[in-house]
Amino acid sequence: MIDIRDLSLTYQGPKGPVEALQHINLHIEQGEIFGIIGRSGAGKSSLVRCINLLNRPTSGQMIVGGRDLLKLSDSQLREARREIGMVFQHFNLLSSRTVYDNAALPLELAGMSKAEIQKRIDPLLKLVGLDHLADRYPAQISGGQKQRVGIARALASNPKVLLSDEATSALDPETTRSILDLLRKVNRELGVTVVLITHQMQVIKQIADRVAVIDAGRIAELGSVIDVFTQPQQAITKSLIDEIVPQELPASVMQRVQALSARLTAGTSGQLLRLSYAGESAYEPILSHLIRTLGLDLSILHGQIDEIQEQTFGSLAVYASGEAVKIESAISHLRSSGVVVQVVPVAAPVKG
Ligand SMILES: Nc1ncnc2c1ncn2[C@@H]1O[C@H](COP(=O)(O)OP(=O)(O)OP(=O)(O)O)[C@@H](O)[C@H]1O
Repeated sequence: MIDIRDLSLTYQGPKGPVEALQHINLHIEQGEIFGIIGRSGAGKSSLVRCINLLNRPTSGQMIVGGRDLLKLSDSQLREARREIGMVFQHFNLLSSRTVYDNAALPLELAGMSKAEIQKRIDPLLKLVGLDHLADRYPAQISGGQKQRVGIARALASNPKVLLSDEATSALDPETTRSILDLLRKVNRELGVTVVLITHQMQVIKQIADRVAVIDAGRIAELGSVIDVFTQPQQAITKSLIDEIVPQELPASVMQRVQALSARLTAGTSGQLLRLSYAGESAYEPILSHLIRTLGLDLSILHGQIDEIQEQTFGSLAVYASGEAVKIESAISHLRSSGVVVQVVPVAAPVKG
């Protein structure tokens, strides 16, 4: 659906050129919800605004629905943009127009008749849950409702792609959830490809199928949301998911590990393991199998079980003690069962 090829964007800033995007390559499939995450200034807005050429890349290609947007004439580009809706962080509604008239604006501008507009907007307001507020003005509705108007307006011209530029950043967590649920409904019921940018992993976790992490104008990491959560590769990704899956274990856990390793008897060793898994495999039978068959002691020290898009996702810190060779077998068994295992180095206990 969207092919971004070797795309770069340099702004001419007051203090000289700013290389906001450098050699971006991304392929976004039709019908997926694709998240782009990064810290402030990473280049998220610059990138998403290249997808409808609100920003014109300095070099590279932006292919949407098979057409290279940079090669289109002005009138062809206007037509192509009708297939790409956009929602904004601050909604961008016209205060002098009602909910209905705001949603209808793109169709009015396209010269559609009133009857045709109504045929399109009535069901759209229903879809976004605002049919009962059609005559209200923006000042008379909540932030979440304003964003619903923004979504209805973005969908008015029946686009194939919906771009969301921090659509939930100005909203509280509860409203954020309901707007993200609405975006998912739009994706599933209308088959619209959604590209969303955000600085919050929570947003990615709730609705994205795949995610690209952008850092200093480059794609730092790319993968399915489950893979990125269970096996983050880059420091920037680890720091972004830290709020959901703490990357460092708390000091109290490390103290317990010290205490457990001080109690090891001769001929046994101990390893601190961080385990993460997603999907079908569940820890309980795997861990009890290890205890039974290998005779290991496993102490669960820290952990959480959560859900990413209806898939179970868990993260555990476990201290395994027993014969070194058996611990190695346990690690192999866990890995072959689909569990991601990270061996955490532990400082030797201070003898005293
Ligand atoms: N019009 C502009 N002129 C010059 N530099 C710009 C312009 N717009 C953005 N930049 C710079 O380009 C870089 C990327 O900015 P961009 O707005 O894309 O980042 P972002 O990830 O969306 O950040 P935020 O989350 O804070 O909006 C930043 O260094 C920014 O200062």
